[in-house]
Amino acid sequence: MALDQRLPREERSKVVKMSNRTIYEDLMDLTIALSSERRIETLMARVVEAAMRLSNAEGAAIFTLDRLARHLHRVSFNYRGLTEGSQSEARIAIYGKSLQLNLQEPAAFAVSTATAVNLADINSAAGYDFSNIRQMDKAIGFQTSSLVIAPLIHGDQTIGILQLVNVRDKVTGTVGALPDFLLRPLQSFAAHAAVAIWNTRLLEENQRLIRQLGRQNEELLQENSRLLNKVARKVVKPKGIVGDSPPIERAYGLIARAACSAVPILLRGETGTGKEMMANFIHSSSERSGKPFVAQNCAALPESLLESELFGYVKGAFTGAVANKSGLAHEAHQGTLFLDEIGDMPLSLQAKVLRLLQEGEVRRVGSTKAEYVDVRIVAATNANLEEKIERGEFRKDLFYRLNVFPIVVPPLRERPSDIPKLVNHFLAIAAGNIGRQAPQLSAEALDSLMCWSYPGNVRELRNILERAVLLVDDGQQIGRSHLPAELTGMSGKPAVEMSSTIPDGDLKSIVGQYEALVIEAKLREVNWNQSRAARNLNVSRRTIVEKLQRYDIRRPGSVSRIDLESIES
Ligand SMILES: Nc1ncnc2c1ncn2[C@@H]1O[C@H](COP(=O)(O)OP(=O)(O)OP(=O)(O)O)[C@@H](O)[C@H]1O
Repeated sequence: MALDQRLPREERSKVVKMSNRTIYEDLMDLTIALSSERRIETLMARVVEAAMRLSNAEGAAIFTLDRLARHLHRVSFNYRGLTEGSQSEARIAIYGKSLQLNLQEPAAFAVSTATAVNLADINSAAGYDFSNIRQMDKAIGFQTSSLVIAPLIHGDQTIGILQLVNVRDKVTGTVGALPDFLLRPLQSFAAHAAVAIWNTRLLEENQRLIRQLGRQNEELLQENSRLLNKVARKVVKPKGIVGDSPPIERAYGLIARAACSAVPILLRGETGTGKEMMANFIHSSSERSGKPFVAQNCAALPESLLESELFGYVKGAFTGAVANKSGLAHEAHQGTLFLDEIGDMPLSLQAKVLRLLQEGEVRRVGSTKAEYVDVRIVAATNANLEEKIERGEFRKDLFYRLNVFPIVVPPLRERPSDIPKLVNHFLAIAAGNIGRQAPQLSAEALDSLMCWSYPGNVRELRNILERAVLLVDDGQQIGRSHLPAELTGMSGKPAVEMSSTIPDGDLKSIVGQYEALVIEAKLREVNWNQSRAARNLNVSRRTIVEKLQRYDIRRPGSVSRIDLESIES
């Protein structure tokens, strides 16, 4: 670091009697003090104060370079005890308009050249542009005459400047340049201050990053546990829902996906498949689980009653409306409104349901005022809505709005592997209701139950078992005789039937009968999709096709190979 050679050194008439030993001792004390300072603002204020003491200046300031090294920003200053002032002009551009280094600006010069500037009087110094200094002076009512700038250098990098103004001779009191014997100590002090500023900045940045990381970590942990809760909530099947066959697991999977959003859900499936149970499952898996789940069967009430039940009414709307009454849509606010048998909703009401779906709007019967609720709609139907649209019985717009996320609840005949579990479940409930132990089921009875096509699905199975529990004596096994006749004198039964006694014949034919039974059961489970059945049984599709032909296994309702042969001949 060298003195600005463009300027003549001022010869001092009187040698200041100042002991170098004392200056260095002061510097050492200061350096130790700086190394223990942890807050950047306090550290800089101490540097400014110490620099003023060392040089007997009227003011001192620190400017640091921004990250792009395009500007110096005043970060600390003390001008005759004034430590706050207008910050608007406290910025110095390092580059001029043509993007050339602004070497006329003394601070920019000191930074760009890593050279100290020591001017006895800026009013008579040539080659510099002092407009920044004058502007800053104006903002705080000061007048700079002498100016000393020491660059703050850390390693090979200039990080800012230490600026001193109006350095006064300690003896004469005159303002002038900094005497030579003080310049080196000041530069040494600036170097220590630069290291301290650099380290403290790093420390602060470090601590800020640690705090930021801590906060982000905390947020992530919270988000993680929220998601885990959500997932945990989603995958837990509510008690009472039985079944883990692939088709029903697929439906659970869709429910898990849809539950966390507020999209309307349309549950489709035959009667008795468990659509209402699934609607409950959706609600309890969603974020609305703490709020009401309100269900209404749209086929159960005549049009006018259904309207007032769903949307409420105002006093005097009809005979008997003696007071205002809110509807189920109001009751379900923030929760779920389950509209069962939506296909039977009268056309005139469908428009109101559409408005509820689209805008959350509810209009009570007899009122022109719109109210707004926040409900999630889950609808269910076993009707063919597409056909109803064709016949003009169901609004297309309502269908599209409802059908955003359709979930098909599979019929029981497509998931026979759920039957034994459902049987145990319903036997336990039915026997429990009459204070008995659940009865055992004979192999033939289970066989019959496994082979039935269940047009009434799970509800039908439940009814069959409730009846059987009433028919069987306490301690007796449920046999075929306790089941409805149509089950035991089955039509549409499989090619072979599992029996408790091993059928007659050689080993090959007996194994063949069992093989046919297994293949048929697996095909029913995957809705007669041969590729899927092959995958599940870990055999090729060719093998399945070949065995279907060999055992004459056919999908109910389709024409058998033998039938085809007889037609052809
Ligand atoms: N997976 C299941 N586990 C246990 N019970 C079930 C299951 N699925 C259905 N049920 C029972 O079967 C009966 C019919 O179910 P639910 O009323 O939910 O069917 P649904 O499809 O809504 O019928 P509908 O179309 O006639 O309204 C109920 O008693 C229900 O508890």
